[in-house]
Amino acid sequence: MSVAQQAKKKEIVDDLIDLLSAEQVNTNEEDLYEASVDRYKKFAYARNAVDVPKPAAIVYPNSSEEVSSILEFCNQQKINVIPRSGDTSTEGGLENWKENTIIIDAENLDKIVDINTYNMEAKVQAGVPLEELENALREKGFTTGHSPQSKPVAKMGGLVATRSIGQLSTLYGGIEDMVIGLECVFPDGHIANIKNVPRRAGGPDIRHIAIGNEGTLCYITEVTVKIFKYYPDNNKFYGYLTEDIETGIKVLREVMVNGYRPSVARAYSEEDANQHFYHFSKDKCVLILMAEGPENIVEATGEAIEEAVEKFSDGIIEEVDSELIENWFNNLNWSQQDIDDEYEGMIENDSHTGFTTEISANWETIPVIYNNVMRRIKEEFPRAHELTLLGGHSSHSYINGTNLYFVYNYEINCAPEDELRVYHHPIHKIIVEETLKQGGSMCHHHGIGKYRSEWTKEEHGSAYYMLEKLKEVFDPNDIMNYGSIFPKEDGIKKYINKEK
Ligand SMILES: Cc1cc2nc3c(=O)[nH]c(=O)nc-3n(C[C@H](O)[C@H](O)[C@H](O)COP(=O)(O)OP(=O)(O)OC[C@H]3O[C@@H](n4cnc5c(N)ncnc54)[C@H](O)[C@@H]3O)c2cc1C
Repeated sequence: MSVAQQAKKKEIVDDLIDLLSAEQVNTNEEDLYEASVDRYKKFAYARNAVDVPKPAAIVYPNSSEEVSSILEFCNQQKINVIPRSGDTSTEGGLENWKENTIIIDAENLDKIVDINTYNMEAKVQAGVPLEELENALREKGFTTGHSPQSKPVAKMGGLVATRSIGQLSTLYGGIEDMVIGLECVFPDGHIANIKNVPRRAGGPDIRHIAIGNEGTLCYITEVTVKIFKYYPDNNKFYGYLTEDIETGIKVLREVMVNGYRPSVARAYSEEDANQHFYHFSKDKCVLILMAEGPENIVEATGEAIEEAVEKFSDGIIEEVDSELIENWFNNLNWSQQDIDDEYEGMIENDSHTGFTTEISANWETIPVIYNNVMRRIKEEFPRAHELTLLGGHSSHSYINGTNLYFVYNYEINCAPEDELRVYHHPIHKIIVEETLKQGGSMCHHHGIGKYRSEWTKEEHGSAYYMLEKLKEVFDPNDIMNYGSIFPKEDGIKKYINKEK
């Protein structure tokens, strides 16, 4: 950092302390290092080889009004801002590409404001961990229905900002189906409150300007979500070994198009199944379903699952004990300890890691994308021989299609700072390219972040016009999360392609 930049940094930090308080402005070097990247660069981070600038400070506003003052200040000074909630981001959404960036952390926006079990809604501030809300609801016999694997750590603001999805999505939907209303703050300091109503036809649905904005348009301070009755005693689990992943996907489609909504609906390739279900998968593919809700609905859903399995019985090898599926489901989530342990492993052990890329497409296209991606990675990725796992699963189904969650693990034989360029990004690129070529969406639920921004224009085609105009109107000084969603050539060249 140049002398001028250092002086600027000191000035910014002093101004922020004046605006908030000393306790609300964190300049601890270790925390700033941690805040400079997210899990896309987890290996370089673990090996102390991060190549992006550290932010100038992390600030912790206590109210929407304080968020408004910080944004107004940064907008006037043209300071880059990265909103942060649970810090579980995977696509570079929290990675910093600018000197003197400010991280606005939702830690102190931590109140469950209201749980209304008559109107079936819960209002929370952005920094409330989903698990905290879920536990409070379960005590009363209710649930959010939202269950991403990161539930113990991810927080409500980030979950909404990334359009997250949970493992029970086939029944409850993604976060966009749950958010009734919200409050968000724009770079000019304007606080916008979208009221909570069951439905509206008052023009375009402006909730969606905030939902999925990934901190590039506004800061989400508060959200109200639907809640549902919780019937854990009725849950029923179903598991099968299948000849191939296509059979599993055909069963998922059959159940969906017949009008049933299991909460969990997953079909795994044999490689991916081996990773999760090594104790029973016998090198075969695995199909998993769960029926939940009121007893008669569970009964009917269970029958529909069994009928669909029967219809494709040629590809079904055997049924799996439902207790094994239930046990797997109950131990699926990642706690902060699991995340920390993974980092420790990367610091101490030999160089091996794994990543994922998730996409979506219609029923006809999904098997084509799966097979083309598998073939292309094996044929085109120069380090294919260093892969220790390549496979995937479908885990979120809809009436007209499903997602694919590709998983790839590999041995790393290069400098830690080059891991992204040599291994992760080339594989990610093949998956994204192949999906876009086939007309699917390159991004099912992790957000675009910085590492899919190269393809944002291709993803949206002629509709990119609409996205670009939102950015121009709401963030004219381009202070919100530089490089996320909206492609920035300088950052792509410098931090992805490593051009000097
Ligand atoms: C182990 C693990 C499992 C995961 N499983 C799932 C899963 O099952 N389903 C799924 O969808 N995702 C999953 N993810 C990804 C991640 O948890 C989600 O993207 C989650 O929604 C991020 O929430 P967060 O609170 O951690 O946000 P953060 O990581 O803090 O931020 C994510 C993005 O949102 C922006 N942002 C954060 N807070 C705000 C705010 N208040 N206002 C505006 N913008 C904001 C940030 O700038 C960033 O771009 C997983 C991640 C991990 C590490």
